[in-house]
Amino acid sequence: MIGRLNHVAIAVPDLEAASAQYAETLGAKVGAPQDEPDHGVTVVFIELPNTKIELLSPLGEASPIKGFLDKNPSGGIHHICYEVEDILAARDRLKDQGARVLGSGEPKIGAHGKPVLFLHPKDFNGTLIELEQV
Ligand SMILES: CC[C@@H](C(=O)O)C(=O)SCCNC(=O)CCNC(=O)[C@H](O)C(C)(C)COP(=O)(O)OP(=O)(O)OC[C@H]1O[C@@H](n2cnc3c(N)ncnc32)[C@H](O)[C@@H]1OP(=O)(O)O
Ligand SMILES: [Co+2]
Repeated sequence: MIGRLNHVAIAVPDLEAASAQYAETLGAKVGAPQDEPDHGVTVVFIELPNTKIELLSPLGEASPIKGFLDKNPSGGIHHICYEVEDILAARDRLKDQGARVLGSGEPKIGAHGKPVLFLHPKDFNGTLIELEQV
């Protein structure tokens, strides 16, 4: 059911510093910051030849990454995003198998303008999973 790895997200305490490090120290192609108010984050995408890195910084008081950064003040890998062809079919299959779909359970539009859903990290070996319909 899952397809390609779309991105690996890293929560960072200082988005500007992390972006500069990827651009200057690691020599990567780094995009501009994008505010995503519906998701409570500001994101910067880094294009790699085979996937993307998504740097995440909290936006607003109710940001879903606030607790993670409180526990990991230097930042850390926050989630991985797999592509699926049919997000509603994927959601229903996962729910039937007992996985917890986060939030309302309905897909939201993600940073690439495509529907996304999140699965509880405790159901997937301590890894928060994002599904993106492509
Ligand atoms: C820009 C849009 C989009 C895109 O298109 O790419 C994005 O990527 S948006 C990214 C941000 N959005 C989300 O993360 C939405 C889904 N997340 C959530 O609903 C919550 O963050 C959460 C996963 C339910 C965690 O909520 P929180 O309140 O921070 O923590 P809890 O106390 O409920 O956590 C329970 C348990 O899980 C552990 N945990 C929390 N976050 C992670 C994580 N990222 N990876 C692994 N484990 C995680 C947490 O430590 C708790 O464990 P215990 O301490 O053992 O109980
Ligand atoms: Co993401």
